[in-house]
Amino acid sequence: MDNLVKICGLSTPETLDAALSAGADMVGFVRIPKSPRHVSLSLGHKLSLQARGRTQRVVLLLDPSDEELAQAVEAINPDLIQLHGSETPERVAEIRSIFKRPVMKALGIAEPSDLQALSPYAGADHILLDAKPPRTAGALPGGNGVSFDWQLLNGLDRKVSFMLSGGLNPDNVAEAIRLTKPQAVDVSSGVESGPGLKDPARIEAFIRAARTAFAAARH
Ligand SMILES: O=C(O)c1ccccc1NCC(=O)[C@H](O)[C@H](O)COP(=O)(O)O
Repeated sequence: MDNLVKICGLSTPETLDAALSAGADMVGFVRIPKSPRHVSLSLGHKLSLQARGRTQRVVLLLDPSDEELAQAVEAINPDLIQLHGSETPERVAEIRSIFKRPVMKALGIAEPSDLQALSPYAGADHILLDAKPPRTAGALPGGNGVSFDWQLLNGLDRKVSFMLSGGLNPDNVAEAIRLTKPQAVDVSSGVESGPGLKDPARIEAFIRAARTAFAAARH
């Protein structure tokens, strides 16, 4: 995973097309019924076919059962499974072994001690560092458009590869990349005009800004 850009929570053919045309390396399909970005199995199937061969398709679930995973994997045929709940390292290993797909585990970061959660998940294929959700009733564990303090990552072993997420947008992604030097970045609400409504112009601007910043970080 190097210098990758993931656009998460795509749920229409038009906005998926915008992400593909702008060169997204990964696209995320959310299978969380409470999310404004949730896709049904049939819509997920259709979007996955549209993206096949053009990008990596990620399916995102929250503490899924084997049955939920089996349905999602059959319909969407993802290149990667993203787990955004409180899945244990053992459960991550089990899901990798049953479904034979790489797994990305999301971890919420709010304080220095949260970084200690990384090493138990060394068996995951990728780690996504996201902000913890706001403490408001009904807040979902992701897609909230809130950032964590990027300076917290100063304490991270630089050999650790991670995808940075949480509150990124076209205006701040360059600074985020400069400060945290992630291997990849992920965005959802920062490229929306309203909850779940992806904005093609913002998708394009985000990818352009991230690419420029990754190129600058290599020098
Ligand atoms: O996107 C959602 O609706 C969502 C709901 C529940 C759990 C996770 C969810 N999204 C996970 C992602 O990978 C988001 O891209 C990530 O949390 C960043 O979101 P944002 O801060 O809105 O860019």
